[in-house]
Amino acid sequence: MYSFILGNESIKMALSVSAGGRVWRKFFKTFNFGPNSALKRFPTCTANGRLYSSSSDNVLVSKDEKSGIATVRMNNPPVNSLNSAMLVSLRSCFEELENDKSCRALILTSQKPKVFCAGLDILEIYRKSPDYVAQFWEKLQDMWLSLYGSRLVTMAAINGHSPAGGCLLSLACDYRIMAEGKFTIGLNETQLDLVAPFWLRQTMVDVIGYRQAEMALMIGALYTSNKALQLGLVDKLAPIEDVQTVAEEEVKNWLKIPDQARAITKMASRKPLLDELRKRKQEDIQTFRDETTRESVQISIQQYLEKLKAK
Ligand SMILES: CCCCCCCCCC/C=C\CC(=O)SCCNC(=O)CCNC(=O)[C@H](O)C(C)(C)COP(=O)(O)OP(=O)(O)OC[C@H]1O[C@@H](n2cnc3c(N)ncnc32)[C@H](O)[C@@H]1OP(=O)(O)O
Repeated sequence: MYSFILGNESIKMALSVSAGGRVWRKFFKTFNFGPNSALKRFPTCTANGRLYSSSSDNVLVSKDEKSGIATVRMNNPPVNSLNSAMLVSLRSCFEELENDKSCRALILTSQKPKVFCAGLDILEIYRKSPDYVAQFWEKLQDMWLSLYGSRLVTMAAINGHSPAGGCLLSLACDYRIMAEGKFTIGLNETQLDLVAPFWLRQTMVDVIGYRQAEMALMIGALYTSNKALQLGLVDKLAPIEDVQTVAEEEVKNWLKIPDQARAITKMASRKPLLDELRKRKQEDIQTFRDETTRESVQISIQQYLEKLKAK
């Protein structure tokens, strides 16, 4: 019964041979997975199960064939900022792993220790045309939908700083292991005069609870690893050199749980937010485009960039 969840067809196959098929059929009918749902896509992987076609090297992927654990390393020096190319590569990598029937888990980490991800590339929203920022935002939405809605066990191995978009990536995963020490994580958008969108705010609420999330979001707090652990923003700490190993051990524990039951449970809890973003995608893009291109916001971004450069 517990075969891999690969797409609608294999689910149907699993259902038809299963004694408990009626229960699952009812479940899928009830939840009506949408067109972008990971659970609905049909796999397109090659015979050997590998299909990592990224044309650039900004995202490095390796997979252990025996365990089915893939490691995705962000490789966009100096700070893994999320520019358009990076967002496209991440999304295509997540989708390819999703459709690789031999893949069961992904660990997201940075190729360059000390910085997991510096968030959105601020230059992508500075003095750009409204159309450009709209397209940029859609790329972020699509990347997030593919990671947050993944059937895989997703683990963030946060081996360095993880502000803003770095925190967004971490929050989209199922579990977070962060490097001990002086590194920080959080949604500091308000410090840039930006407002985190509803879907990102909601993941913060879901992970650390309403009061703490409300406060953290309002003040744009960046927390040290210790404080993040205390708040539940990350689940475990490890010395920076051990973050990857600890993540692999943790994934192996998760993989003891049957894939189908785990993935369906995950999807049941994430579906409302996934659906909400799918429904409000255009509205969310328009808000982002209108807000970020406002002159007062552009001036704040400019000041923030100057502060960063002067550091
Ligand atoms: C409803 C209304 C909606 C309105 C709009 C909604 C918008 C919501 C957006 C929600 C999602 C995410 C938002 C973001 O992600 S914004 C980005 C925020 N990021 C940050 O604030 C992090 C800034 N960076 C740092 O703090 C540090 O760089 C670091 C990550 C701690 C690493 O420190 P370091 O000492 O190792 O490196 P540093 O010398 O600072 O940086 C090296 C060079 O890289 C440049 N740089 C750093 N971060 C960014 C970035 N995010 N974008 C572009 N460039 C960046 C930095 O300026 C240095 O450049 P240079 O070498 O001096 O030229």
